[in-house]
Amino acid sequence: MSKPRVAVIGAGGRMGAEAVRAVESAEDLELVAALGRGDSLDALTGAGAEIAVELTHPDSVMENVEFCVRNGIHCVVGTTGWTDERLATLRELLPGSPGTGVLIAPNFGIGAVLTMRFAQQAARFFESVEVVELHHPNKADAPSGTAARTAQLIAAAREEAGCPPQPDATSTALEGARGADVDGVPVHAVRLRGLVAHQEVLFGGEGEILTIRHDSMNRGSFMPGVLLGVRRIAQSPGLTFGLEHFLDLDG
Ligand SMILES: NC(=O)C1=CN([C@@H]2O[C@H](COP(=O)(O)OP(=O)(O)OC[C@H]3O[C@@H](n4cnc5c(N)ncnc54)[C@H](OP(=O)(O)O)[C@@H]3O)[C@@H](O)[C@H]2O)C=CC1
Ligand SMILES: O=C(O)C1=N[C@H](C(=O)O)C[C@H](O)C1
Repeated sequence: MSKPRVAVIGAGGRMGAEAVRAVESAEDLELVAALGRGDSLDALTGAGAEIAVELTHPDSVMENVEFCVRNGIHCVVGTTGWTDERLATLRELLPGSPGTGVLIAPNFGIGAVLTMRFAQQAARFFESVEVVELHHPNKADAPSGTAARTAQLIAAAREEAGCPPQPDATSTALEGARGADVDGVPVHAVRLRGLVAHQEVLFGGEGEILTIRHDSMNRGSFMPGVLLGVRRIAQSPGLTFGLEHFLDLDG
């Protein structure tokens, strides 16, 4: 049986280079193209790619994913920058290419996916919650896609449970001191040499604190998730947002 033909877009980057190695090492997959900055997307169709792994930059991702969808190439996307408007554009595009699947994974790390799930579960039990994400200083965006998604999931869980807004009596502050407001959840971004990708979710109640922390120590930590996405995407037409949909978290 022929192996799925996989391409990596952003192959010259930190994640892209790791993904190239991971796909090359996977016996059940074939790497047919590795595109860097300046390479034409036509190389994907030229190489007969069936699945593209997209790991570039928030400014590039939309064009790349649109090209793939229009050409019936399944997409496994790790790049951040997915606003509601961009997701709406993609949702409009996908029916024109029935059978094509797009996975957008804010984080491919299994532990990071579990962090989001545990934070969702804890959200309604605590009065206060803040998210702190910590990354290497070469990261293009802030807050991280993972932190934004975590905060959105927490906020939705709190709203569903009827939780009131969390207490915060701050009446004066330097701009930025209370972080970014994501659906009512403060999100703080640290950029520090030596870090890779880390996140803490802090929950506070009367007399107790619950901290959920995840650390990606290297980019290899994301590769089992990338390969899972690659292996599953052809059987998942349409848009899948979050790797949790390919994991049996309730099993
Ligand atoms: N979902 C997840 O689990 C993870 C997601 N990420 C996300 O993945 C993205 C990439 O991260 P990272 O690898 O650290 O970033 P890097 O800057 O190391 O790599 C991005 C690469 O993409 C290249 N690039 C940019 N635009 C294009 C394009 N149109 N075509 C081909 N190549 C292009 C860049 O080239 P140049 O250098 O010339 O700009 C660079 O080589 C980020 O959005 C990051 O947040 C990162 C880690 C995990
Ligand atoms: O840029 C990174 O490094 C990472 N980006 C993703 C994000 O923004 O959430 C995933 C992970 O945090 C690493």
